[in-house]
Amino acid sequence: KNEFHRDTWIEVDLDAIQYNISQLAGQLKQDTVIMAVVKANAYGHGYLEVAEAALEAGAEWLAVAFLDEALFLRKHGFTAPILVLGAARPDDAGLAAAHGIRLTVFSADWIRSAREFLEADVLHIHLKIDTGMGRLGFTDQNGLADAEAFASDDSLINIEGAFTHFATADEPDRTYADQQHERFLEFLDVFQQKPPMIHASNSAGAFLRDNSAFNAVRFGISMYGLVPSGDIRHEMPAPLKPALSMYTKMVQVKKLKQGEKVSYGATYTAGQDEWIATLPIGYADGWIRQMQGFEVLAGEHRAEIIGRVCMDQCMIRLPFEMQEGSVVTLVGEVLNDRILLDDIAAHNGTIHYESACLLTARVPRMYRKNGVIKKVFNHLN
Ligand SMILES: Cc1ncc(COP(=O)(O)O)c(CNc2conc2O)c1O
Repeated sequence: KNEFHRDTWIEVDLDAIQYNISQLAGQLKQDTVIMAVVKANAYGHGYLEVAEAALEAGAEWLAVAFLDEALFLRKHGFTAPILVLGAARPDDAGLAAAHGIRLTVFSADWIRSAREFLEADVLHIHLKIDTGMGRLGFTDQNGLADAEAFASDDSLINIEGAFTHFATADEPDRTYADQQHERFLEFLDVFQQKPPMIHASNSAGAFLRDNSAFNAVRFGISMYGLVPSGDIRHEMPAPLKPALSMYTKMVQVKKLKQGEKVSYGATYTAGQDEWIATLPIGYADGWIRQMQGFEVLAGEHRAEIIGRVCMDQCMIRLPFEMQEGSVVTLVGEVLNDRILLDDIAAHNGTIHYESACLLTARVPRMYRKNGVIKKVFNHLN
């Protein structure tokens, strides 16, 4: 039985994941394929349980950043098509083909090199076009034409898809994304034979843009119930349910006398006699040092993180004496107060994508389905 022995844990509500997917499906043209983006440990939520819940809820593909993530999913029994969104080595083309893993290709030379490593299994590739993200993709039409010509002559290479990625789909001003959309259509006209799968949108594009020219979307952040950015929160066509919450418990509660110190560097001095609790979570869990000064919920009361955050622990100032073992909500709702990943991100001057991904494997994940905890994943046992 997978259990854990430290009172800090993440709870992932799989019903929320499934709800969010159904909310998206309701917005899309019939038969649009939903690719569940589960890269980076499913944005910190846990590869395996999220992938399973997403596929059960109607996502038909999985998408990851790197080949190792796809191989990991295959090793754990996932048979759905998987697209690697990032670069793979040409030498690994045979390995990917053998596992039905789709690779992203952005140069004809890559295909020529990869061809040497194909023997029996067909490699399915999605040609990525850089229409303005400036990250990965063909940047000129001749290169794309060259790649298509080479691949279409080869029975072991199947051009299954073409895609692009928006840099600003989560911004109110549509200008740049519209330009990317137009440039993508121009590149698509280069194909002698248009690939069967054409996709462009991430979560923001999927909810806010017209995807009728395409037949798949790559659904990441909003599958986890997070609005891509605050700037377009008011434009979102369907409500979402955040899937992740995180809790810990007070392992020690003590009264500090005025003038006494807390944590490394003794940088915090009690301004008066104060009740202090120690929490078993620190920066090695992704609860980074910048979290100093952030307020968590001790029971239903706001409590500030005081003194330096340690590798495995941190301290909070309580409004009054509380019982050791009391639950502290780090992300989640308590009565009529709540702490969101957005709040953590804002405190750290970042975005919730990063705050979620930083939650390390050391934090056990509990998975709730139909209201009950159905699985506990502790990577240490
Ligand atoms: C190519 C590609 N498609 C789809 C997605 C999903 O986007 P969403 O989570 O906004 O729905 C991403 C996310 N990539 C990143 C998200 O944050 N940083 C990234 O590089 C991506 O890189």
